[in-house]
Amino acid sequence: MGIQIMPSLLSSDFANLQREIESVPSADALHVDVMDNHFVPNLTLGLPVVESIRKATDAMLDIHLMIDEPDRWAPAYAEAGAESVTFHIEAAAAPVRLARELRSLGARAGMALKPATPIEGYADLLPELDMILIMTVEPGFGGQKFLDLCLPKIRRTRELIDALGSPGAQRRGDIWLQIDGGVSVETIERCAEAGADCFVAGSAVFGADHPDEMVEKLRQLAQH
Ligand SMILES: O=C(CO)[C@@H](O)[C@H](O)COP(=O)(O)O
Ligand SMILES: [Fe+2]
Repeated sequence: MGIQIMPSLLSSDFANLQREIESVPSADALHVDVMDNHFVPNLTLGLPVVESIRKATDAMLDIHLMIDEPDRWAPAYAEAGAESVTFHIEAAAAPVRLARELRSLGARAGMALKPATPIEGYADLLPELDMILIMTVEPGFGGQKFLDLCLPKIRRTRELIDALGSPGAQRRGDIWLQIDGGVSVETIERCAEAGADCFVAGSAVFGADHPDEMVEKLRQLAQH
């Protein structure tokens, strides 16, 4: 899989989700931020809305769970038909068991890290996962400023993923490296240069005059 651009519906008009979804036909997936006002200080939407979004589109759904107790709640999003479900490692009690459960339900399993969470302690988990999400803002809100301090972690994670593909390694496979927070025409190139291949963009896309053109523009910048 090459470069992927995933608009975050958090910055869209929740009263017109169908229209907003249809405004970004070039998106590789729709990123849906689920927040519970415990793991992060904000409350967004949950399973019933995701079930409705599933009925409204055939696009890939990329669910970003910013919630406590993902072990308990995450599988239902896979059962609802989301192709990718990402939990935060800071909140997961048994991440390997959870990742295996998500995969057994047919979803890709993603693990997210807040800006202050290092990747090093979790390198052994990579073969169990389909995506690593490096947050480049503190999770909770759209429209925040990109944190450059996360770039070294993106580079280290790219090295760890690439090492899995080397001869004799545990796994050859397609583990996506996703960046979320403050992705824009100003920041996407340095994320791509650091090794990210999957980019969430909320305010940059839905704040643009022409959201789908912005998706294409971000993709072009990341491909260079
Ligand atoms: O998970 C989150 C925020 O916690 C994101 O997915 C935001 O929706 C990204 O918004 P922008 O930073 O791109 O405006
Ligand atoms: Fe997100």
